[in-house]
Amino acid sequence: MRWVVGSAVFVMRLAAAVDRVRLLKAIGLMALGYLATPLVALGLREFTDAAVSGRAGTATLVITGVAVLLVMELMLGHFAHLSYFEVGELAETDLNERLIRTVNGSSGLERLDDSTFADGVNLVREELGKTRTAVESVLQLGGLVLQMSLTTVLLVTLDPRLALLPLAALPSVLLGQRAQGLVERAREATAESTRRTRHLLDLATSPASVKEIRLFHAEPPLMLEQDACWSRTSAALRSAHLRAAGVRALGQLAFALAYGGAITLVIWEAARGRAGAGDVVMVITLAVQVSVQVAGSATLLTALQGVGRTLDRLTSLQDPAPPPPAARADRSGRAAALVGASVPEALAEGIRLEGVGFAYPGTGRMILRDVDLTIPAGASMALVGENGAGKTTLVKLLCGLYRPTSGRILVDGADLAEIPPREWRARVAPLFQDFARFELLLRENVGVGDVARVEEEAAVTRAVGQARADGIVAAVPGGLSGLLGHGYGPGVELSGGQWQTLGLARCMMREDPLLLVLDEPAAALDAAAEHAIFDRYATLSGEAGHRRGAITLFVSHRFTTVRMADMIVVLDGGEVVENGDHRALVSHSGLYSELYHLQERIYR
Ligand SMILES: Nc1ncnc2c1ncn2[C@@H]1O[C@H](COP(=O)(O)OP(=O)(O)OP(=O)(O)O)[C@@H](O)[C@H]1O
Repeated sequence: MRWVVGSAVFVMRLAAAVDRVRLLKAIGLMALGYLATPLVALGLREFTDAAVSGRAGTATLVITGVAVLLVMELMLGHFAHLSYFEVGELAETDLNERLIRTVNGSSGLERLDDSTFADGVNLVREELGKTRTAVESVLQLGGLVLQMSLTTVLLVTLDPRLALLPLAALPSVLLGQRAQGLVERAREATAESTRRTRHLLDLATSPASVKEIRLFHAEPPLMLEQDACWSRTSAALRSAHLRAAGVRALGQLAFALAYGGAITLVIWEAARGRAGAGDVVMVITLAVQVSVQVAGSATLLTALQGVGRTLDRLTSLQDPAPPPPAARADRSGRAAALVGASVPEALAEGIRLEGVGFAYPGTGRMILRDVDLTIPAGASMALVGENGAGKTTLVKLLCGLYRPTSGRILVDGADLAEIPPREWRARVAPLFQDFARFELLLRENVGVGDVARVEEEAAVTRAVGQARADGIVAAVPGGLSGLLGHGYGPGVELSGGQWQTLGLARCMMREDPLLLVLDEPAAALDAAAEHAIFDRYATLSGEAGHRRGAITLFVSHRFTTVRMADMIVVLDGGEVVENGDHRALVSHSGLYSELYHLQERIYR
């Protein structure tokens, strides 16, 4: 019941906030429409009595009134629908926005790595569409309560014992809720395998993976695994639905017995002359209405219960409030009252990493260990290491996407953990190896690099020019207003390198970055294109470094690129094993020199 009351209150508040006038109109129309139904039963009693006693005029008048009531019931419900449907759509849009904020609103990426969070998001995303009808369900439930109250009053006027009839509906309602609980629990228990089933389906059907699946003939095992996964999920859900149906049937049986009892009672009273033919007709009509009302209420309660759970899940997914500064601990573990820091306009000292260690949430495996580094303001730093050494992880920490598990990162002496993440990230210009392909208008794809200026054509054109993406704009029909990708329309598909160039243009939207990141952006590029990208980035970073002491960080496996950096940091198994410039590292016979000579031999 907690879900139902909670969700009804929540939904009504939300509906009032999105469109109060339409909601009030819908409530008024629904109330009138719903009250008309029991009055039909009353009218039928009067009509029967008038007809039986030969009062033709009265009978005609009453049956005309009944017809008017029936028309009212239908028409008012229809007009109410027009009002609440729109309110429901607005409420759903509001909830979708909340989900988007929940997924993107946490300070770091930690929660996105958590499979429980991912399962929760999945369930909410699936269920959120149903909340569109939540406003309708609450109003209908209110209408049914009103209707049942009037029905009960009419039944009591005949025989007080008949007041028990609506009460007999309670077991059916309560057992209906229990049944829904069974289904919900099964859905939660199978959330992970449902997610896996969807993932396998996405893999088998998305253009990104379908090429390799075909070439490797991977469809049969994928389909087998998807089938097995789906069978496990559906077996658990089927069993839950069966048990739920049994529980619901028990409740309906209880009501059917009461229904039969009520009609028998009135017929019995009529046989003994204590009730008229009209009373029998009225009770039969009202009892039918009660059964419809009860079935309707049970369905609506079930729907609202589901909505309540979805809303509860959505709330529980929201980022818990960060601990108050006084409760945080410094690197030695001592509680310290840390005050918030702000991002400097320009870097004077640079960035320092002190004993930084990191494990991805929920894994317990240290990916970085005791990283101590000083990156002077205005410097460029290359990260080198074998696959899985922890380079991207270190980049993500420096971008403020994760917080170190131990140690700290200082930006001009201020702890990065104390700097509001949004402020720091606004000063980071990143181009990742898995850059995003925003299938939007070309202008939006680039402008998203500085959302506040996404509509500023001059800013976007300047960024496009700096990234030397003018050729792409010229080739896309509609230029900056052209649609990219096939995600939701007939857009233009770009090559990997072209998408990447637009990613670079996005970076160029940031006019005053303090940290420029190029994480293996060259993976999809030929050597000339890689050189061009680094060249363009070097111009930007050179300017930013000169003006604001900005630091450029790049990750690459190509030593022709790496050697351009002022300092090169070699990571091995999450630890810094070497640090220096190219000349120093080559002359020192360590891992860098080994990897460098190996690559030199291969490309000679
Ligand atoms: N989101 C994540 N959750 C858990 N573990 C992760 C996550 N991302 C990366 N890892 C693990 O962290 C380790 C280091 O990964 P990282 O991407 O930092 O390496 P890298 O040096 O950049 O490798 P590459 O050169 O292949 O890009 C890997 O063992 C990887 O499995």
